[in-house]
Amino acid sequence: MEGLISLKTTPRIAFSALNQRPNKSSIVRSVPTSVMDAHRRNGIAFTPIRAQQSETKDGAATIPPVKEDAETALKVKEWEVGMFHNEVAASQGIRIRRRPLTGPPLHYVGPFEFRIQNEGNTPRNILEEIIWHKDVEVSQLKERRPLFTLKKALENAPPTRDFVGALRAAHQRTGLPGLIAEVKKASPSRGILREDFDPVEIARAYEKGGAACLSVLTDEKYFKGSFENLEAIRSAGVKCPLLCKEFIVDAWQIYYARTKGADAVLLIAAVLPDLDIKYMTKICKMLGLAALVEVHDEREMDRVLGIEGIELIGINNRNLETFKVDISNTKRLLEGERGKIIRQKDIIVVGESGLFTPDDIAYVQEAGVKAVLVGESIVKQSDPGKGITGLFGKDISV
Ligand SMILES: O=P(O)(O)OC[C@@H](O)[C@@H](O)c1c[nH]c2ccccc12
Repeated sequence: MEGLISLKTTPRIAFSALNQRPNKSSIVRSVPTSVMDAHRRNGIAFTPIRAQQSETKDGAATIPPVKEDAETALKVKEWEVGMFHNEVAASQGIRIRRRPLTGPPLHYVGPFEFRIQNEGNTPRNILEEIIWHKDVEVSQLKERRPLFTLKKALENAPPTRDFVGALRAAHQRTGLPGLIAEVKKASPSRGILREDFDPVEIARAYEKGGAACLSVLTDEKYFKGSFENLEAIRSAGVKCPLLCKEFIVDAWQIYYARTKGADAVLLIAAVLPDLDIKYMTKICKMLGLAALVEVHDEREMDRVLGIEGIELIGINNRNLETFKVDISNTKRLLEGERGKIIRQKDIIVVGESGLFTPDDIAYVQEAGVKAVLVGESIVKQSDPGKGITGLFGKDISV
């Protein structure tokens, strides 16, 4: 795994902007030291290996000509912003990096080369791999559907449905956690869950079986979901509010989800720094969407409890970095002071993943959840509606 990867630092932007050649000291100063510090903290070694300078006859160093190219400058800038993002995220305990570390492509090399000793362009775990893939996917999609076209489409969009209200009502009606039933064909940890997968049929069966809300996976590569599924369910007359189950890394995706019929979106605290969560929950409010903010450990829970205006927190019992499932995670995160704050703020907590039996439901309810998010155990049943009855140990549709 360990490999030597060249990190190309590119001090040229600043110089070309000033239209002047760098001298040696300015080159050194312009290397993004904050980025290097962040990597050092992460145990990544930087070693300057070769100055790409040539010597003139009298021994003075010359710098190769700088190619002034706006596109190059933009790419490099984007990369620098990505590095800055990783640094902020790391300071909040977020281990998922938004982009690979390898930097701009080879021909953007500036006068210095740096070498980092780690697997900088290899994702450390599946969540990181998904996020890197999503980052590229979103930047391509954005080019085809720029934000202003989405905003235009939303001018005539039908109103959203009340996702949080539906969960509260279901909880009051049944005395059990409100169910968010997930339309899920596959996952990286479990493979294909259901071969004969008709999303609309499954959604209808869930609604009939008493689900309060539905969750529809839209990631294609890793979960075999799609935005077409979300749209199809929405236009088939299903009344349950719909959660767009997507890996959101860019606010553009929230607008996109809304144009495809979502009533709620997922924001993953293991991926998004506090500022992103704040900004994105504001956008959700503006668009009439609920935000389900997902946490999976104490640190993420504490970060999210520190953010104003959060109504819905999901505790994922599956660690998205290791796939390990442990439903006692829900209990642990709701104990003591944290549970107290949640009750004071009247936040609805959703127990997510790994719930299969009435005992599992009773266990997370006892821990303090008012809602659950369930996929595998019900989507696998030949009649997913009856699967709900099996999960709760009783018919919750009446
Ligand atoms: O199929 P399960 O174990 O019942 O889990 C459902 C849901 O919690 C899970 O799909 C999930 C929770 N958080 C996520 C984030 C992304 C993708 C998927 C998920």
